[in-house]
Amino acid sequence: MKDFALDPRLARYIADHTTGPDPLLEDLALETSSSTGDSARMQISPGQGRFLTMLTQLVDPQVAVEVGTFTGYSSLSIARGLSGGHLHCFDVSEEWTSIARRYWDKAGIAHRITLTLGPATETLRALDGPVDLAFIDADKQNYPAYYEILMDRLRPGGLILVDNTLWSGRVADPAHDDETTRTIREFNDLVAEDPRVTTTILPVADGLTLIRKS
Ligand SMILES: C[S@@+](CC[C@H](N)C(=O)[O-])C[C@H]1O[C@@H](n2cnc3c(N)ncnc32)[C@H](O)[C@@H]1O
Repeated sequence: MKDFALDPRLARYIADHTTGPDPLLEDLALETSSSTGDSARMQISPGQGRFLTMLTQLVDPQVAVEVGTFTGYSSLSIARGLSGGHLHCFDVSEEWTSIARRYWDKAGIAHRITLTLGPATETLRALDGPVDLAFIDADKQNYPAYYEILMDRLRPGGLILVDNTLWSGRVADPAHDDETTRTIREFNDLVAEDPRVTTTILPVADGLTLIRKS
């Protein structure tokens, strides 16, 4: 997903001054593009990957969670920032996550990751807390459910990150009133009004919300 909020020249400049992806992540992006077609657009950007790795290093989680693994770019980025913790990944697709599993093996970090397949509104409930860091990047209509399940398990001071919360800018454009845009607006309102958290939306890629539980 490209940075919709930036003019292309500035986006290029930022990319040129951001530590780039390593060869394994580059290979994963290429394989995702060749084997998943249009769905490859769902993959996070290299800049977001770098951000996730650095943030994971800063938080130093014992328990990290990802909802929406696809072919593994974000999980690899998070897992690479772990010093000793574990990443629990949730997705519905055996086919797409089989690619992720191969790359976790190649990176030598498969032992740090547990993947659970099935609708995450059900599978997430079996997760034990406390969770230190979570990344939500799956079906938008279930964002509120994922948020509430994770909030119940998040430790005070823990972080939830949520992708695609600006929806290419449509959330702030009254000309758009489709179901997904409304769902994301409602989710953004829910978080902004939640007294349990402090939050900010970064205009990175398609919008990345950072939520800290007080
Ligand atoms: C936007 S992609 C995730 C991209 C990924 N974070 C990356 O960086 O490559 C969304 C993923 O959510 C998964 N998904 C969709 N509905 C789901 C559900 N109900 N429960 C769990 N995962 C779901 C899809 O299979 C897909 O892999």
